[in-house]
Amino acid sequence: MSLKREGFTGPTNNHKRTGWQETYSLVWPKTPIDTPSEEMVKEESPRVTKRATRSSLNTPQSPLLEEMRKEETPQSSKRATRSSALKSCSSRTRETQKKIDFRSPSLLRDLVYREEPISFDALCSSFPGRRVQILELLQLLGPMNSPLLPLFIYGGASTGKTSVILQIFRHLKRPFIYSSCRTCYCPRILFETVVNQLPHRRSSGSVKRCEKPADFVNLLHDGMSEFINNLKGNSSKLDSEELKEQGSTGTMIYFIFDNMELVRRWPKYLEITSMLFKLYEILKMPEVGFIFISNSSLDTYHVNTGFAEPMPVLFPDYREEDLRKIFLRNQPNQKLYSSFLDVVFNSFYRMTKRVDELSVAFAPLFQKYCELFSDKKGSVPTEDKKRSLFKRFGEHTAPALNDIFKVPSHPNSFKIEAIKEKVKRRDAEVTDDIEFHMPISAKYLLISAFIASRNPATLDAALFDSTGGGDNRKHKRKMSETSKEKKELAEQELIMKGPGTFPLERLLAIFQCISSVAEFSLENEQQVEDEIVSGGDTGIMSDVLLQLSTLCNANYISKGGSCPLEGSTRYRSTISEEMTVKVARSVNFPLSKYLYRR
Ligand SMILES: Nc1ncnc2c1ncn2[C@@H]1O[C@H](COP(=O)(O)OP(=O)(O)OP(=O)(O)O)[C@@H](O)[C@H]1O
Repeated sequence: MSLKREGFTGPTNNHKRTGWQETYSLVWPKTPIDTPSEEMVKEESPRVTKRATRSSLNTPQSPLLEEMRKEETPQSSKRATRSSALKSCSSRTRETQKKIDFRSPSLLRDLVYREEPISFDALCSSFPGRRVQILELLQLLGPMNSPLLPLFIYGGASTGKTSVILQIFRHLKRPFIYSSCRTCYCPRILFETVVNQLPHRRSSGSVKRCEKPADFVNLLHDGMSEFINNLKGNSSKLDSEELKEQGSTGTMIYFIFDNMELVRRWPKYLEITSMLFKLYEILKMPEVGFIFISNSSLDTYHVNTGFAEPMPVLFPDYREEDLRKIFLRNQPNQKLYSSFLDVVFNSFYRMTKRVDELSVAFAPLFQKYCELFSDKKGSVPTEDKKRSLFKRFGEHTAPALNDIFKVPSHPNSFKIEAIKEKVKRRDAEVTDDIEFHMPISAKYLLISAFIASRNPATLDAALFDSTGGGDNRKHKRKMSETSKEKKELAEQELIMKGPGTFPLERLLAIFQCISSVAEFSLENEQQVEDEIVSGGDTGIMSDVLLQLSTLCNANYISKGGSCPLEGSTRYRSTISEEMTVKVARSVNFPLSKYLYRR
């Protein structure tokens, strides 16, 4: 299956996960850690003195939160009424609390980096060129249990922002909740990903729905205050082993929001970014720290909201010597790799300073370079030889340099608008050029899942009649009557909500409808012939469940919790409309006819 974009195979990409829930749910590390950073941060820099004191922040109730509560949707106020009813039912509350073990170590340890902690020296040597930023961040994070003013880590793409902050948390062994706006691609998914990682929610196992910023703030506030209160109440009851564990992690929880620049592509993004940047002031909980990571600087966010702006920490582009160190770092034959860099580095450095792009370009080139020396084991070229190699190697470097231009792994946000324009112009050719190496049944499953996630279930009967449906003329007439503005608002709301969930039965029903039409229309086409030749079943209904499980494993369809009423597992499409349109085009399926547009 080649639907996914080529992933980066560079130096240390193991912290990144694919899938819509990009989380770092981690297990308790076993070995103690070196803590030079704790000593280092004792001497506070002037910036760190800006850190707020616990007492100054610990006001009983934030007026902002009150304001947000007023803005709450009817849905969430219903929820609140329900929850207050629950509270009054004290025996039930006690029962729930009994089920959840609020004692800190067991809950907090799930939020600590999964792998063994690393020492300060190991941390710095893993990231050549980032020692200054590591020290600055350690200073700002401060000793254990220090309140933290929100941080805003920014810098160009692939400058190590994510990797460095995550490894710092690994080093400090502190609990954190990570979410990336790349994989959490709409507000609802972002909110739910964060809320459902809260300690008490993880332990209770229930999944919370959260669509509006106000709901998010309320759930975050309620979840964290419940957790913190229980933490304080229970710390006296901890045995010595648990106290020791609590002592090594502290009681702060940090929330990391990565790829913030992508939020600016969302509808009503100003509401979301200003809410996120204000969270610290809204919650007024010194036990909670916020860290935002972005490709673009604070100026691009219109943060002029009257609140203290987050503290910026710049990750500048790498200098030539930094990049050389980064690429030399894990090479078994340092001399040979260094001579390789002498031959190719300058040509590439002029084009890009991005570690991911360079690393993709260097890997195959170095293989070719090694082949030149395969017969002379251990030999390294002399200066004269390097010059002739530079010429000879040109035939390999030129196409690699072109590739850097062709496939940007992910565009810098500053260039997004320009790229969008380009994409619009080339749209028609590009989409037709893309090949999806995927069985037809998997393509139809992807399309069915997208339709099921996008359309209300009540519309299925109208859309899918015995001929496969797709006749939405009636619907179109209705659309023309509604005003353009109303329609836009409704569509924005739909995007804000993100894709909906559906049961397996509905997916299969849609799949059967659209594939039956396809089987008929594709009967004589090459694609079907190909499947016969390759020994595959001609009916595209074959091995559908197997395909579904493959798509779930690849995270194109996510498998959620079961519905409390139906008891069956629910699914959700995680691919974008753009991608679904491409898949649909590759099988000539008229997707737009089946999509509900208000
Ligand atoms: N100083 C460094 N040493 C080693 N590897 C590095 C360094 N800087 C970046 N990398 C590698 O480059 C890749 C991209 O890094 P990372 O995702 O942390 O960058 P980023 O700044 O968060 O990028 P983006 O803004 O695109 O999300 C990772 O594999 C990371 O290990």
